[in-house]
Amino acid sequence: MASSSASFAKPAFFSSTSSSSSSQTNSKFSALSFLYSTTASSIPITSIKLSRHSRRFTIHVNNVLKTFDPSQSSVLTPNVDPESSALGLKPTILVSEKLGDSGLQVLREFGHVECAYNLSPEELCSKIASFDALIVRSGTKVTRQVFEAAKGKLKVVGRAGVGIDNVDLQAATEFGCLVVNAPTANTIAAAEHGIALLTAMARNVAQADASMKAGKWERSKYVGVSVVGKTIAIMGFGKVGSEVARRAKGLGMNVIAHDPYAPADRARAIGVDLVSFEQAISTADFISLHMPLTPTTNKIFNDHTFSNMKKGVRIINVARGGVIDEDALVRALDSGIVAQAALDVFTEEPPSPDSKLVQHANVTVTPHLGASTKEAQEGVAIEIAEAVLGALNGELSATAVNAPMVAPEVMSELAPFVELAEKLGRLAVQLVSGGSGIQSVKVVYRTARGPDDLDTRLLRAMITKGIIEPISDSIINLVNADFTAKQKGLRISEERVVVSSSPELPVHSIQVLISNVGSKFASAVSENGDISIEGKVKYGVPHLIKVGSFDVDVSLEGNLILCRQVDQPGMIGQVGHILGDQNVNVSFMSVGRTSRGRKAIMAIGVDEEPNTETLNEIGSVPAIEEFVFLNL
Ligand SMILES: NC(=O)c1ccc[n+]([C@@H]2O[C@H](COP(=O)([O-])OP(=O)(O)OC[C@H]3O[C@@H](n4cnc5c(N)ncnc54)[C@H](O)[C@@H]3O)[C@@H](O)[C@H]2O)c1
Ligand SMILES: O=C(O)[C@H](O)COP(=O)(O)O
Repeated sequence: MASSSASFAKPAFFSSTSSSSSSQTNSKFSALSFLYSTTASSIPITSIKLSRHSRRFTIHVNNVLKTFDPSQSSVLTPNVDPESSALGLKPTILVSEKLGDSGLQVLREFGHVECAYNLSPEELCSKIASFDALIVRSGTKVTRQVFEAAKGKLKVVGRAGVGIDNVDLQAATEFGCLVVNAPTANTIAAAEHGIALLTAMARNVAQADASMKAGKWERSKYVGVSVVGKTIAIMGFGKVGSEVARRAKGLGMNVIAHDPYAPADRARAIGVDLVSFEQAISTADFISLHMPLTPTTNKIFNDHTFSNMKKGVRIINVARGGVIDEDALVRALDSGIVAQAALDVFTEEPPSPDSKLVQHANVTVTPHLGASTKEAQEGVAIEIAEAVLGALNGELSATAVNAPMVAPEVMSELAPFVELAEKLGRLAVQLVSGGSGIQSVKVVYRTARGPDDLDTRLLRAMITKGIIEPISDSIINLVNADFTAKQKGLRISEERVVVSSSPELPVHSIQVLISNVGSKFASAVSENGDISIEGKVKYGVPHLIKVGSFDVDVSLEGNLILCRQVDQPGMIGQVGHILGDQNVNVSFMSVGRTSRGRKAIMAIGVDEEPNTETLNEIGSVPAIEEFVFLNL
């Protein structure tokens, strides 16, 4: 039950949390038991409405809203006593964009809420120092200036939605402000909007509507295309993509998907084939985009990729505008490669009113409405209200997106190992070949310390961060690493192997193994079929010490080229020469081999990223059998 304490001090990021293992049915049962135990004694119940939002339930009893979290086995209320409001001890919450009523109701029960929409940046800065929490959607820019103006008062920023690109996370972290989001409640709305755009585009609904309203009756002009039996490629098979896939199946479409990191079994379960990027774009009649905007996906749809598409393809984008080169899309529409496009998102929002893309006759547009259904906005509002109140009350938040504060003494000891862990994760994921889907990762810590003397949560979180961040727009930290890994179907198991080394060091070495995947670099695969790399900290710097079965010794800085070659003299010189010719500075080199004259691995650290021609030149050295370029 609700505690009577009035404190809502700085979030205690390291407080323990219980995990939700109950099934949905058990949770509903618990929710009802909770309801019974808290209300049956005195209040006659005239109406009950139970609904599930993510892992929590909301229960309207006699039209009064209560929330219940099965993992907490108690009512989800922050540590705020309503009576203390008279003393001004309730948290103050600023809501700067329209939020669903249910969420506002939850917030108002436990805090002083002020809704102030359409604030200018200056107005937001002048108000913010009076608030413990700020809740925004995508329209409010929460900049460094906002955190500075908050003068340490602001404890939590809640993003009522998925994307947190409008919040300066670095500044939030520096100012000790937690940022939480609501990643699940608008998934269905976005998927439904994708399907709405697909069918509206195929049947020219928007164009025909505009024509009729202009007094015309143009039946032959707006003959559409049917979707049944057509192939749709889902690019990004995550939460939204998989829901679009399900719905497209229901429309009788043949569904294929491309997602280098999605588990194949999740796709198979709904009858979807995971295919390569090239296969997806070259065979589809419709292409629906659901990948995050990352450095890899930025403008991934460009002149080159459009030229490889089937002529007359139709494109839907409810993800992020930046994944498309918009000028290239206009060219592809003009040339007829792309017959039509339906877009909810744009590189710049709002786009300029005279944008050629927006004005194009074959383009259907909506103003970023993917999440805008009443249901999604209510769900998002409750999800964010709970997350913000929980954070104000010091709960460990499952949807936190920025780094928590780490105790300085823990951090100073673990710092080099934290960097090693992230780099090993980052390196391991780059060795996976596309299309395989990572499901199972094992981390082996070799240490002289006893099991109670090493907390691996931070290291595990950093390995998870290294694996997931390059392939998604998720921001991973100690708080959300396990949650995000689980959500992405990634199992991370850990093993400690006690070795005789200095107990002064928390860890002797860390090995990362990825099972059941193909590798871009076959030599990274160990005898038992796993991609395997191992690293240690030497002189305070993370080093790679093993790749597959080959010993190497290179510091993990800058970029790395791994080559497998026939062990013979002159190899270092040849490759060094090619790089030198292109002004690429080699920072280190190391060769590891199985036995003399047989196979060897050469690891080359380079400060600059070599261009494709240089890499191809390295690849064409006759003794080099395979090579891979890795960003650390
Ligand atoms: N229009 C809207 O209002 C609206 C609403 C919700 C979400 N979104 C956007 O939709 C996108 C998807 O959201 P989600 O909740 O499904 O996220 P998600 O993280 O669940 O799914 C994203 C998927 O993309 C995959 N991916 C990463 N890199 C890829 C690549 N290079 N090629 C193909 N796939 C790749 C990831 O493996 C992941 O499975 C995000 O960009 C999100 O911001 C928009
Ligand atoms: O990131 C999101 O959740 C969507 O793009 C929706 O954003 P919105 O809150 O501005 O509707």
